[in-house]
Amino acid sequence: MSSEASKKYIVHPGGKVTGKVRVPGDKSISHRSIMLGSLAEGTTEVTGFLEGEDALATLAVFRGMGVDIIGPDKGKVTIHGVGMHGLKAPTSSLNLGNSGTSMRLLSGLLAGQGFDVTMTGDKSLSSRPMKRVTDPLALMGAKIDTTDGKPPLTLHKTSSLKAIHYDLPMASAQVKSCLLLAGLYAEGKTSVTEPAPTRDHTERMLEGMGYQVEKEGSTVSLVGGGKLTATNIDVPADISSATFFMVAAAIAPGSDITLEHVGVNPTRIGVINILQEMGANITLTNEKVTGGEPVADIRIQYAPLKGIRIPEDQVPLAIDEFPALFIAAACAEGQTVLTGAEELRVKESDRIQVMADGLTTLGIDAKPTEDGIVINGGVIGSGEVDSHSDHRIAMSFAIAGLQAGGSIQINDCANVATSFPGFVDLANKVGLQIEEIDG
Ligand SMILES: O=C(O)C1=C[C@@H](OP(=O)(O)O)[C@@H](O)[C@H](O)C1
Ligand SMILES: C=C(OP(=O)(O)O)C(=O)O
Repeated sequence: MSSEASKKYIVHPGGKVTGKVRVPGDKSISHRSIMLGSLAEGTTEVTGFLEGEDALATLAVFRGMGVDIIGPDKGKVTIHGVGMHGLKAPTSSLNLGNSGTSMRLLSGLLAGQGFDVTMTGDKSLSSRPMKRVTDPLALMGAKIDTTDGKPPLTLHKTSSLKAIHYDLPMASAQVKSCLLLAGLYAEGKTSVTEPAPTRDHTERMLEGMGYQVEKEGSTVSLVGGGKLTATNIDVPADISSATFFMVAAAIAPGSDITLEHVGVNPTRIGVINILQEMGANITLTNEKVTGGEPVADIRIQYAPLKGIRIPEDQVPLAIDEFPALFIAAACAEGQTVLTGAEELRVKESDRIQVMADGLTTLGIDAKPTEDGIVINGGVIGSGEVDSHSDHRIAMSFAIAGLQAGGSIQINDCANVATSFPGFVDLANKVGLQIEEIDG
């Protein structure tokens, strides 16, 4: 599913960002809307769905398991739920492209189905760790084959799953969600304790569909055997995509941009907290709750940034935003230190190493550490960097162009379409100067 065609960006230096825009829908919530909408009884209408390759991969596999899904059409998707036990065995393996969220959440959701299924992914996904889900699922009685804990994963039909309590070894919403989804099919109460809060969209959506989810301190639990009732889901704009324009405005003098209807769930707003601590001028207006998720318009006006030591409690709350935050750090006065972020090494690329390499190429003093990075603010130069097929790296270096001394060429950008279709057009509309080249 992931883009095989190669693309390059040439980013021309200078400019500022202004205007009012809505970025595409939240990726995490879009995935979950298809998964839970498919298992619900009744029809779920989704609006604001992300028409990016990752969420479309999830949609395609549920279609392949017999769910009647109409759309997407301008963000509208209609899912005719088949109920908890209505999925059909797919006729071929499920290709999840570049999407870690799809593979990890589906491992749990599919572990309790009455059929065998194989899940595959692209080169990047095929190198990502899956033992973090297969180990606890095995404790629940699932039978899963992997090669050295990496995809492809083959799930074998099991007669039943048993509920467990699991202490998550790492702060991961994907592993937490995987176990809760398996727990829907387990006998008894499945509970998960997390070392630090992570995004809670699964819990919120389950509750929105009438499933009882208990939360006590850092433990979340549910009892298997219940049912989900279809509901309408308004997917907010993705704060992870909004981040590129927030950082753009934070580094480019004269900028003033408003990002509309962005999800500001407290488990996702690390980027706002970190940028504010660096001195960014951010205001939230039109705050409301829609479909159980808080949303707001985020306005960001340029103000000079200073380097900070990033509080470790913000790391899981901003986990996908670090490549862009490293650009903010490169443009800030003084030193920024990130620790406790070793999870960044197992995303679509090793985001610590790849960002450090690119920043160094552009003349910034950036030193990777085992669990983070130390960046000294400086002057961004021109040069050629590689995104290693990682959408967030490609978009981060694109916004760096605003403060660069010359053009930046970014290689291997096709995967931007996994999370942010239309990025280049939207970026150019608000003031960036990005040329997209095939090949
Ligand atoms: O649950 C989710 O939707 C996600 C959880 C995070 O992954 P981890 O759980 O691996 O931290 C995040 O990086 C990913 O983009 C989406
Ligand atoms: C890590 C990400 O996604 P996934 O794990 O779903 O591939 C991301 O979008 O930054």
